Amino acid sequence: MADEQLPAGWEKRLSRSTGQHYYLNVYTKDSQWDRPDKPAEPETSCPGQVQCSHLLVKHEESRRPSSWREDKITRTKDEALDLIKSYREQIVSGRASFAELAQKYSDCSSAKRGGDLGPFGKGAMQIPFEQAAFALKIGELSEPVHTDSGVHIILRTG
Ligand SMILES: O=C(CCc1ccccc1)N[C@H](Cc1nc2ccccc2[nH]1)C(=O)O
Repeated sequence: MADEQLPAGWEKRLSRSTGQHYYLNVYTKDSQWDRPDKPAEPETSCPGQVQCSHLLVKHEESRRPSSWREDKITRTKDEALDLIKSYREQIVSGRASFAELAQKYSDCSSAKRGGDLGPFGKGAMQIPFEQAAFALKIGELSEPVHTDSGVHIILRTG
């Protein structure tokens, strides 16, 4: 396992205080001394399901251009895409956690749970979202995904 790649989102860091190596998940900000194991394909309690969190930025063409954040959403689709790319960069660089940005900026009611949607199977979500979610490995963060709701980034958590 020593030379194997770390699971998505995990980086090996050096602790300045102890000089020991530790592991940091740049998406969730979780840290641990032990090397994270590659999650075996989940023996899920719900086979055929995945669990994801998402951050949604709506725009003027969204099917419901309103959210808990803004009564009338008027940003353009391009402005929404620029925003979602800036959030993704902050998460991948480790400057912010996924849950922190989803809670602050997602235009979905799941924002109050850090973007968590819970487990879902095929047929539950809009096709582009489902295809992106089921293509992710656990811990992996999607590129921007467009649905009728707006522009999303999706983190697979289970
Ligand atoms: O449909 C919902 C609720 C989604 C949800 C599922 C499970 C737990 C919590 C929320 N909210 C929409 C925005 C929205 N569109 C989506 C499309 C795919 C996945 C999540 C989405 N969220 C809206 O508010 O317009």
